[in-house]
Amino acid sequence: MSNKEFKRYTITSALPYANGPVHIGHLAGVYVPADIYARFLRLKGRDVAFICGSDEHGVAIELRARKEGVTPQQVVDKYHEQIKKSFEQFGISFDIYSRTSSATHHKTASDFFKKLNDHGKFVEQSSEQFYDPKAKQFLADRYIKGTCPTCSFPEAYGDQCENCGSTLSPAELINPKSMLSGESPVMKETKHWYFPLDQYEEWLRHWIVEEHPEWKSNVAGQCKSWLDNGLRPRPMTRDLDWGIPVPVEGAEGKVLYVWFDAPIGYISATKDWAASVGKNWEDYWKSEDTRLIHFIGKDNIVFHCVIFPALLKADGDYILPDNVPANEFLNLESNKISTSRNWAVWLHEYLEEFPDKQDVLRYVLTANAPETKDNDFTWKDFQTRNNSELVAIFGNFINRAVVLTHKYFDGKIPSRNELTERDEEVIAAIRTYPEKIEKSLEQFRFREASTHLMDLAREGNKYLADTEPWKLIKTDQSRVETIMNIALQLAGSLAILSEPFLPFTSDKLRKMLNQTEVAWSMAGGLGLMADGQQINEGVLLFDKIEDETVEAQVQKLMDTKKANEAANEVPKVAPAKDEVVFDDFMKMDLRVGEIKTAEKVEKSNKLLKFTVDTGLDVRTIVSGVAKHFTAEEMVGRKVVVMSNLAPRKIMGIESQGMLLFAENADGSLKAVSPDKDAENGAGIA
Ligand SMILES: Nc1ncnc2c1ncn2[C@@H]1O[C@H](COP(=O)(O)OP(=O)(O)OP(=O)(O)O)[C@@H](O)[C@H]1O
Ligand SMILES: [Zn+2]
Repeated sequence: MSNKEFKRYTITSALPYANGPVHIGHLAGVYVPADIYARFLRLKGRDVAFICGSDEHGVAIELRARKEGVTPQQVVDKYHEQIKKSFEQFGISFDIYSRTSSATHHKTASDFFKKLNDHGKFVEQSSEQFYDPKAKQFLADRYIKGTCPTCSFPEAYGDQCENCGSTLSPAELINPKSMLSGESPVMKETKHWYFPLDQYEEWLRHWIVEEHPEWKSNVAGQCKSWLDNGLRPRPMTRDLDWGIPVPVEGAEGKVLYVWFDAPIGYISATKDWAASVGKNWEDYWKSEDTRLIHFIGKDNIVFHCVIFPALLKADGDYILPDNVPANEFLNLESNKISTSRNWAVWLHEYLEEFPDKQDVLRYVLTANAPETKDNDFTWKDFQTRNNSELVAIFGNFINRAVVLTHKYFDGKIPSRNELTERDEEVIAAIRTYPEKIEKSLEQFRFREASTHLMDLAREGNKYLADTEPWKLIKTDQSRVETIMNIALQLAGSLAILSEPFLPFTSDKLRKMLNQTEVAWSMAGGLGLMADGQQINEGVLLFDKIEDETVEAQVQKLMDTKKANEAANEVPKVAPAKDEVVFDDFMKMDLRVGEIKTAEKVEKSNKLLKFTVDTGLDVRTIVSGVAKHFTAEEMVGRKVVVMSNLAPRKIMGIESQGMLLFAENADGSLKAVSPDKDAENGAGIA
């Protein structure tokens, strides 16, 4: 950990991609831990800029717009509003939630690019890429579909096959098709601006490995593997319509690569925020005494630990991230969370279906955060953590402390009298918690921190259970005064220390306790609740979640699964043949025939020899169907005959035409049988 004392903090959390709503994976991976950290710093009295916004460029948004028949701007407007609102309702305390389609951002990203270009930090390079001649457009990977070379899935994308998971490049696809026009794309030369990451490799290695040994091991591990594989120049421009135009001559029709512009979005958002509160944005990005921290999920590590820092370094005026506490991934009921497959718990739905329960989800996602490895969210665990931790421990302790104070002392905080050993013990214990929690938070161990918080509530519960004030109230009022005073001091500490984790609960609790001033430094002591101070009536902080409630959520997921399975059933049929013209079809002489005799062809276990009445004549036809039909069952059947197929010899027998059969996906053959009434020789057309 950096031992340096920082003057201010710039905390960023990954910009959510504005082509879908926020789900619990995003929250657990990024936004809940980032919010806990930002709230904690504010309670410590630190100067914090907590920055986020919607990422609104890129191919996926353009594709979604095309699919829905709307403009990209309409797509991002819809999701930006939805995401912003649900974050607010969930208590994510961003100082600003901006967006990359803003004017400030366009200018900031554009200027950033221009400066690097002016200083010769890019390499211009031409290469051949797929181009749709009909749509007159170069095709990004996602704009090309074709057959997967690995598994033959006909709908593989230019960068990936979603059926077998192979990573692909467009050139590997069999029979590639443009998703814009359906045409086969052609190769065409195009020029792009490459950032020579290879030139930063040694610097990055030193910066990450030597200067930041404190980074989380999952983050350091991924960085090391990128570096060990060798860095290559990466194009920072794309041939697309939707995005920030590349601000240099000769780049008409090109936009900035979305991963070039998105992290710059943190800077643009800071500018807008600073302007709105009368601060100088540069303090938060260009001052060595500012600590920059990026909260992200694991798939964003390379962009935040390798590419963006190298770009900042190339610019030369910016500070670099001091830490990037990336999380691994959260899964849902043992399956990967997926926006396209609707396998998620959506934040906006949760907020509607579980009103006033933001803290329950915040707590569960923290207690079970995917900090060091992927983790699973289950509704069962959600219920258990609520019922046996939030309700039975935290809520129960607060409820007892508040209710008993009202019952015995009309809600006035009693004084502390002579202390017993048990009292001294609990007082000493309370004192240790702020530091314990702080230590965990400073190491980005949010799970551990939330365990400490719950342990503090446990201490309170245990203290009341051990001292049993309800048994003493008749005989030893003075002793009960002391016990309740200590219990309320503990409650006061909980109100402060829970704020980063459970902000709604902390707020209710502080109102109950009439706590006006809150600062991290006040927690843990005995001076929080003054003698004689009046507290308010208790309100329920948490309530039990019933089986029916979680069963309904599980059912909802099961319904999704069923719907997906139905939608994903790939029709098991032979691929379509090339188109033919009507005249080709008319050349075929298809007619009704009847099988007169049938026998196995000697020395062949595949062939049957038929004599067939075609209406024109009675002729011999040999078919490879012996594995599917017996000779006996074929005799007397009406069949479809291709009668003008050129004769050919099969095992020495001349076959004069062909019988038609239906072939199933598993290769089994079924008869194609004209109606009994169809006469031999009747033409089929
Ligand atoms: N299941 C998950 N667990 C943890 N973090 C996640 C998860 N899904 C996404 N994230 C993180 O959330 C942040 C925002 O995600 P982003 O909007 O880019 O969506 P995404 O990765 O495309 O997710 P999805 O495909 O589910 O929409 C990123 O930092 C990403 O790493
Ligand atoms: Zn495949």
